[in-house]
Amino acid sequence: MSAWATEDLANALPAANEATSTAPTRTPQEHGWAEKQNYNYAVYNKSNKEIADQRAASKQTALGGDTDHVAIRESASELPDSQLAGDAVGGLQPGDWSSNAAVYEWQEEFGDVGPRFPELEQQLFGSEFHVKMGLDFKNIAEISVYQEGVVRIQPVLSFAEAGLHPVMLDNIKLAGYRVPTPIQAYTMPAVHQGYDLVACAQTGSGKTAAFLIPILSKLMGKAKKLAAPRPNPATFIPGVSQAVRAEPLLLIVCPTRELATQIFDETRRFCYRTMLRPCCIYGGSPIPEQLNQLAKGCDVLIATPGRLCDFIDRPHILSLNRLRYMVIDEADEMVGADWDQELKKIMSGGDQNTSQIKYLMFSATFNKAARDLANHHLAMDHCKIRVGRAGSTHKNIKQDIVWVESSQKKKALIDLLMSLPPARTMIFVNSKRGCDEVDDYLFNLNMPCTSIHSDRTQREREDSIRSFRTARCPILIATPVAARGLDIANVVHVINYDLPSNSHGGIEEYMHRIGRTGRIGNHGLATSFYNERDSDLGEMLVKTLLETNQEIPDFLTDLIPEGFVPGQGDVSTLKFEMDSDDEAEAGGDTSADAAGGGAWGATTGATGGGDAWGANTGATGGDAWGATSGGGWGA
Ligand SMILES: Nc1ncnc2c1ncn2[C@@H]1O[C@H](COP(=O)(O)OP(=O)(O)OP(=O)(O)O)[C@@H](O)[C@H]1O
Repeated sequence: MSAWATEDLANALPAANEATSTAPTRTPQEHGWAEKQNYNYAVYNKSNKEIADQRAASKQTALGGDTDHVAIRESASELPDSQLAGDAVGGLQPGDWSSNAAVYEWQEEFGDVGPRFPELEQQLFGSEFHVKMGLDFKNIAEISVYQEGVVRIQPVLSFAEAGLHPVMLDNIKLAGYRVPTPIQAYTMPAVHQGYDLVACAQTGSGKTAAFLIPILSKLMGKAKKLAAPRPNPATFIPGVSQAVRAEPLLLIVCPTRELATQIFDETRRFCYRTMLRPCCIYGGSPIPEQLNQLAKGCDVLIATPGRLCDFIDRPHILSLNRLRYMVIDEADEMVGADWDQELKKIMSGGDQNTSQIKYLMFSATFNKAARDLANHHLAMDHCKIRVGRAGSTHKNIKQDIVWVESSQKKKALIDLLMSLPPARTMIFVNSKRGCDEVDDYLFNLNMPCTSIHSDRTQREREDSIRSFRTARCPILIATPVAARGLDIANVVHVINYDLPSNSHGGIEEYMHRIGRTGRIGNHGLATSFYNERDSDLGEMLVKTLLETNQEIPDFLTDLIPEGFVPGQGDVSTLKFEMDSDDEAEAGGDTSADAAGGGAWGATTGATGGGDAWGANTGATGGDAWGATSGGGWGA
């Protein structure tokens, strides 16, 4: 695929309606799109048992090699009928379960810090598929940070001054992070000082590392004392060796399987060269595979709620009695998706005493239910940190709204894809049927597409994400199952083939979807097909566009708030309604809402506490590395 800039893409965008009128005259491959990939029956039509048997056989072969320190991976590429070279990500091949990805396996004799293993290091950090910081990191770093509640945190300006464990500093360097993002600048000291935390920041602004870095760093200094005993990974044979009960120190709960495996990947990186052993459990993949991983010991557990509760009910397999930290990621989705009972059970630590647990909640949007959950479960003095308005987006995503009648959507889609330079593109639809239909349509036109929705088998789900990540299939059609959290390099175009209606996520869902592009300082384009069926979203959509000075198409100008002049109006006067209930409840200064544009619980420093963090730091890409770590780790 050709290299191109987002500006090229934006300039190439057809004007409204024009997209429906041009028929493709060339094949996708003549236009520069990759060849389409056929469904892989060799992998998907096998039962789990068949694959497990073949893996057992291939493992016998693998055991002959040097597998001392790195977990033995069970790769479909070793299966005799697999012809799938070239689609590996982080050592995993199509057909592999993400929960079996290699982790650093600690040996007692390592002392305090484990040695480096170049092959594993390459898998964890060297992948070309990781998102790299883009040139316009400044647009993220300059967003004002607000603190609410009784505690005020002094942000750090660099990783070096955050009091991190030296191994964590090394791992941050290996990951290529030079300066903390605003949310990280606040969460690092907050965790270091032992506070519970609610954090809200834009999509793609590094929230995962904002909890992983400080928590894992703290645990690194204490792991020997706190962690449960575990077997020697080099000699462990599942089903034969003595299994241990998993007793994690950190539990991370998130709403989707894809997000869980992605957080697992990030955790594997930051646990490198330490005794902290991460594991990942999620629905849809075979329980025995995950049990085998837990049986080797688990200090950091990443989980989706259903599978987690299933395991909590088996206390000989999993116990939360050692738990020190619990993170609820995508907190507002967790409270909104019928997981009330599960969340209650999880947040109360199974049957354990929760007094030793620090709770952290993260999301890019925070609804009232999530805030209520925080107020109920978190310590009274928990920190509330918010980067910009809760639910806002940033300038690095160019948002285009195009009028397309429902009957013309398919044609508009192919015209759009054929009118722009080929680029990794996510297409969101609202239903599973719609997802299959659009996938079939594009596939039959020889587009290199894949798709994901909740009725697909877990193996299909993992492989479609993997082939999108590697750009074997640079077009991914998805239902909202993939709207949140997915962090895939070079996704430069998000298309809302259907817009989310207000009764199905509304503007918050829109914001999460478009946030799959324009991550961590990179630019991206979000094109949305709009017609009269989407009018319930129109008003909020227009305010969202105005907030980052996007162009308002003619058919939406009526919805511009009275008196507001696009490009000139004060965006802080735009009234976003979604959080207003909290202001009334807090009994506070609702003028803060006007100033903060729908801030959550707007009583405190929402105006006065605003802190333009990025303005005075190395946020513009300056190298903020320092020589010392500040020495506060492991205390
Ligand atoms: N300080 C940093 N410097 C460079 N890259 C970073 C930094 N922090 C995080 N990243 C990278 O930025 C990308 C986006 O981070 P992450 O997925 O945590 O975003 P997020 O805020 O959780 O987004 P979302 O709300 O969509 O889930 C990741 O690839 C991550 O590795």
